[in-house]
Order: sequence, then C-alpha cells, then structure tokens
Amino acid sequence: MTAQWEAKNKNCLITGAASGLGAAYAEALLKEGAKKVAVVDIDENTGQNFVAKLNETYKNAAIFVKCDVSKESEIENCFKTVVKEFGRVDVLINNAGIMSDLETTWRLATDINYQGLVSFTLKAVKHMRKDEGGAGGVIVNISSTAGLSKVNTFPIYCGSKAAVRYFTQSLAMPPFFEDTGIRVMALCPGATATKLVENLDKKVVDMKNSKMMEELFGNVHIQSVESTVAVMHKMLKDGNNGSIWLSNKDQPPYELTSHIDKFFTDVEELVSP
Ligand SMILES: NC(=O)C1=CN([C@@H]2O[C@H](COP(=O)(O)OP(=O)(O)OC[C@H]3O[C@@H](n4cnc5c(N)ncnc54)[C@H](O)[C@@H]3O)[C@@H](O)[C@H]2O)C=CC1
Ligand SMILES: CCCCC/C=C\C=C\C(=O)C/C=C\C/C=C\CCCC(=O)O
Repeated sequence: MTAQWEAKNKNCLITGAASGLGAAYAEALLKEGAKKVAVVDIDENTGQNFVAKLNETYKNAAIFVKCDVSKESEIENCFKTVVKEFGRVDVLINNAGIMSDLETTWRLATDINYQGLVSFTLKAVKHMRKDEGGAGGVIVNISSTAGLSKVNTFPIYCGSKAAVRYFTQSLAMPPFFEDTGIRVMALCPGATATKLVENLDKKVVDMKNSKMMEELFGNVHIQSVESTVAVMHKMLKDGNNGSIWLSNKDQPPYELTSHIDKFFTDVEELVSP
C-alpha cells in the first residue's frame, strides 16, 4: 500500500465525468486539493459547462477533453492531450459506462464498459510505470454489483462489469505493484441515483412480462451519489493494489477482496493446469 496517499497536487483523468458519478468524483478530488482534473466525456456541451462551473471555484484546474471511449483513435488522442496539458497523470478513474442491453446496442455498450476501460488502463500503465521512468499512480476501474450478481434482465451489462473486475484483479497480480508503483483497483457500486437508473425499460433485454420488471426494480434501494464518492475517497486513500470495494445501499465503504479471493481459492484446484 502507498502510505498516506492524498489528492493534494495530483493530476487526474476521469472518463464519463461530464455528469453523474464521474462528475461527482471530479468535484470531490478538486475539493480535496487535486491540482488538475481532466473531464473526459462524449457529451461536449454538458462537459464544457461543468468544467466552466468547476473553474469558477478551482481556478483553471479543470479541462474538458471530448472523447468517445468506444473509439480507439479518440482514446489515443485524449490520453496524449491530457499528458501534454498536465505533464503527468497520477490518477485515472475509468468511469464511463452505459447500461444498454438491446439487440442493437449491446456491442457498443461492451466497447464502452470494457474495451475502452482496458485501453485507457494500458495507456496509463505505460505512462505511470516507475520501472520505465514514470511516477507511479492509481487506477480505479468502475465495475458494479451487477459484476458480482446474475441478473437475466441485463446479462450483457453484468458480463461487461464482471469483465472489468476480472481484468483489474488479474492485472494487479504480483509483481505488478512492485514493478510499476501503480495501484489498480475496482469499485462496485449498487444502484445509485443518476441518469443510468432512469428509463430502465428502454435499456434492458425485452421483458415480455412487465410485472417481472416491477418485481425486479420496484424495491431496489437507490443510494445517493455521495455514498459512492465516500467509497472512492476511502479506496484512493487506503486501498491496496488489487483490492475490490463495494458501495451499496448507502452503507460505509466495504472491502470485498477477501470474499472474491475465497472464490478463487475454492476453484483453484479444479482449474489449475
Ligand atoms: N448509477 C448506478 O446505479 C451505477 C453506475 N455504475 C457505473 O458507474 C459509471 C458511471 O455511471 P453513472 O454516473 O451512473 O451514469 P450516467 O449515465 O449518469 O453518466 C455517464 C457519463 O458517461 C458519459 N458517456 C457515455 N457514453 C460515453 C462514451 N462512449 N464515451 C465517453 N463518455 C461517455 C455520459 O455522457 C455521462 O456523462 C458507469 O460505468 C456505470 O456503469 C455502477 C453501478 C451502479
Ligand atoms: C436488481 C435491479 C437493479 C436495478 C438498478 C438499475 C441499474 C443498476 C445498475 C448497476 O450498475 C448496478 C446496480 C444493481 C444491480 C445489480 C445487481 C443486483 C442483484 C441483486 C441480487 O442478486 O440480489
């Protein structure tokens, strides 16, 4: 673990940060003393307005970079632009994500939720790694409780979020931190009050029985954005490389790593070569 990590003087890049949880992480990091934040998003209008609002309080600390994280060339340009503007990136939060399990959109959703995140992670590792002249850093990949559960209403979203968690834990295996000085971790929020949980009937696989929809979504506890920001704060500060964190039902930060490691231990004998 990195002793006494603090946001002070850090340069941060957050994808999907024009609104929702990403915007809340951006504001919280600046409040905690981050030097610079790059708000990376496909939505230019919302992103530019948000950055202008941030810069009223945090003078010239925020920049907006337009990027569709499903497009490799845009990711490449975006990462180069941020490194040029900031000189160094210390924190990457791979937050951009959508729920869209429709026949016509599931490939795009998977590109955004998983492939884009992998691409940004690889670029950040190359840039940050201490064994190749970098300064180390922190990468937080946004998974979901959907990446820990089976939900037949949105199996593609679940699959992409489970992939995020597996990718993160596999990448983090020793000697990753010893070599690179980078902590890579995953955050699994439960349902949280943003645009993502609105109009769910238009985002999930065809539900023939609308009653099922009511049963599934009717009693879900939708937590506040602030609860998830608190978990992000805790893991940035204290989280070990490879750790997985839960933010659910407005409960305090909870580390899931030992539960997931138990699963790996249980099946290890069966799958080892
Ligand atoms: N809200 C929730 O209940 C939960 C959300 N999450 C995850 O948290 C992350 C953030 O979600 P929310 O803030 O809730 O969603 P949101 O829909 O409120 O915000 C998503 C942001 O990502 C941007 N975005 C969408 N497609 C993009 C693309 N191709 N390239 C770049 N930016 C793009 C949007 O413009 C928007 O600013 C996502 O990865 C989501 O899967 C995880 C668990 C629960
Ligand atoms: C179970 C329906 C939840 C509906 C909320 C809508 C969107 C959620 C987006 C997320 O990223 C994750 C939040 C929760 C859903 C995931 C799993 C819940 C399964 C719970 C269980 O198995 O008991």
